[in-house]
Amino acid sequence: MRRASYCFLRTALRRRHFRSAPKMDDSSSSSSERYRFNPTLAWDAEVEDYFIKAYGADHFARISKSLTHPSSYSCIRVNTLKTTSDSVIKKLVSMLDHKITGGADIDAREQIVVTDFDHSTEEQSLNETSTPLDPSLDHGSVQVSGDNVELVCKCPYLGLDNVVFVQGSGPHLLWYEGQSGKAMKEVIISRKCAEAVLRGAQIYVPGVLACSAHVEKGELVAVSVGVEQRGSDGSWGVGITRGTVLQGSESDPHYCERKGLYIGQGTALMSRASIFRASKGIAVEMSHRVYRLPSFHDVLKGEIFLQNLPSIVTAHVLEPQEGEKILDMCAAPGGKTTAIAILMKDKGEVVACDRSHNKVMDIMKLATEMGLTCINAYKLDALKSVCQVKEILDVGVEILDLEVLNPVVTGTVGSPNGEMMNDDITKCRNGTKLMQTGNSRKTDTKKQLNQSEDRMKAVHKRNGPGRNHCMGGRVRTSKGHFPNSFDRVLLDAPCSALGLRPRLFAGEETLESLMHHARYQRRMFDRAVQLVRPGGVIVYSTCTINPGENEALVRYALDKYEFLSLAAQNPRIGGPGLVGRCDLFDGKYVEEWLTESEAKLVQRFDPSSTLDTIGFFIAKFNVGQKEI
Ligand SMILES: C[S@@+](CC[C@H](N)C(=O)[O-])C[C@H]1O[C@@H](n2cnc3c(N)ncnc32)[C@H](O)[C@@H]1O
Repeated sequence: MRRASYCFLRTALRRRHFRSAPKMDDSSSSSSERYRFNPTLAWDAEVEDYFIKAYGADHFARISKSLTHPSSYSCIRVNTLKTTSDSVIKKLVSMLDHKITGGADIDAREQIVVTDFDHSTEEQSLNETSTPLDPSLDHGSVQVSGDNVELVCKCPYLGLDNVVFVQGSGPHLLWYEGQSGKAMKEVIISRKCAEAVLRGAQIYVPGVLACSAHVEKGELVAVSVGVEQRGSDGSWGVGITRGTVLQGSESDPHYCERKGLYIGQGTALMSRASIFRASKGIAVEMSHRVYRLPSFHDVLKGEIFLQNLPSIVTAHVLEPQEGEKILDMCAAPGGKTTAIAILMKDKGEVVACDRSHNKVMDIMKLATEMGLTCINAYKLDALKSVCQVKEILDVGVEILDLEVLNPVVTGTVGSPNGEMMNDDITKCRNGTKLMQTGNSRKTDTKKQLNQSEDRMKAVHKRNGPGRNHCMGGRVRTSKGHFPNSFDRVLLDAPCSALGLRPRLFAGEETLESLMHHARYQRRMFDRAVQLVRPGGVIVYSTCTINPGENEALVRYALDKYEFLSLAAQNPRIGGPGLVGRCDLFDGKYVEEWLTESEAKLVQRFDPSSTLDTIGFFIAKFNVGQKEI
């Protein structure tokens, strides 16, 4: 890693360990131990053994610990078609400054600095990256410095000048004494709610599990987490009935289990009674957090997108070119889709698919917000994404020229490039001759789509929007794509997500469920191989630390398809992949990973490394001539 970036992260780490406000006496009384945030991640025993074999006990312990807290910085991708990183930095600094003077969110004693990287004495001692620091980068000028600073700066890695880092802080040690030395009233929140709060969210009504008696609106409460515990029958459960009254004493249910699971304090925006009566709304507004990350909700909409660094890297590794046709097979909510479209300068086509209707709506919403027009989003199951040309031919349809299927209609239900839509397929099955020439095809299709839209409108008027249309919009449903029809394919696969941070419980995944994810991903990868053209590129990525979904998928791909080869990645910031193999199920199953040379070509983001990112994996494949 280059010196400058190393210094940024080193500074971040130093802050992580030593900044604390307000401070607590470290001569740890039992009460200070109780009120710390020091969680231990629970794993299924077999999964833990497997990961220990993969990483070694010490390394896995570090990974496991890192997963329990958020990264020390937020990563923002700039929409370079609308603005520049410099302009975003200026706006963010002025917003954060304003927040300070306005007294909101951030402690009044905190200050912000646009930092210059420290080019001084540090040796290039870390090996996660070989990316040279771009000497032309303008890192901004030092404006303010102080004991407590927030940092806003450009990402230091070459090729990622569309990325801005905003420094967070923590863990902070907090006083949990109430007025006149009495214990503060408390709320216990669900684990999922707590993970969101650690990322900067507020506490919404459904997330509250239990609350002290007589909490009134405006009262300060201590916030702790109800994390799943192993029951006597071996199953995991929280075991707190929603609405439980907390007495604040050791006789409270789960009192002991919450030791080290306090994530901060907040002001109740509702009384206890209202919290458990209401169905929505903010129950508690956090005022003091163990980790502080600035919230970017609704900030600079369309100009920026909050995204994990490895996800941004994935879009760059795909190297999309202007004018190309790219498939994003599992695209929602559209983070990588929009990153790809911007790298293509909105020229060409990004076909973004997801199997969930509402998630496809999210992609469309994001694309509109970012002003991107080259994205066509569809509801489509990746496992059914290869169009059965034979089936169409069987019913007597002449496919004369695939180009005829090129876009002819704009608007919400337009026919996309090479895309077989529901209406088209229905006509094929009925034996209608689909292919017509030029304008007549355009007019017919437009008419048919308008009629179909009118029919849908009439149905909705009669029956209401329906479960799948709760957001009031429509999405296009695709019946699949023709083989060899994409220049590049991204498979950002659904996975066990065991790299996501912060994570306070991991016991839900078993060896069987991990194997299930791996099988599902292989089937999807097979579709990706069919859809990409010879000479094209496939990028495969996951947000898990599980080698079975990462290196083992690459092994499967290379062994099954001789025409695939691993390609070098740019930018390269993560570390190498895992080499070798692993025995599972008492030696009944052997999972094969990579060779030394293959391992150097994939990119693995280790959450315990100084990069301080989520756990992530990227493999890039060049596609040679496919056998007929
Ligand atoms: C890791 S997320 C994708 C994140 C996305 N690429 C981004 O960067 O914003 C995986 C997505 O796969 C979708 N998914 C799961 N199974 C699928 C399937 N069989 N076909 C298509 N999408 C699927 C999920 O709905 C989810 O949105």
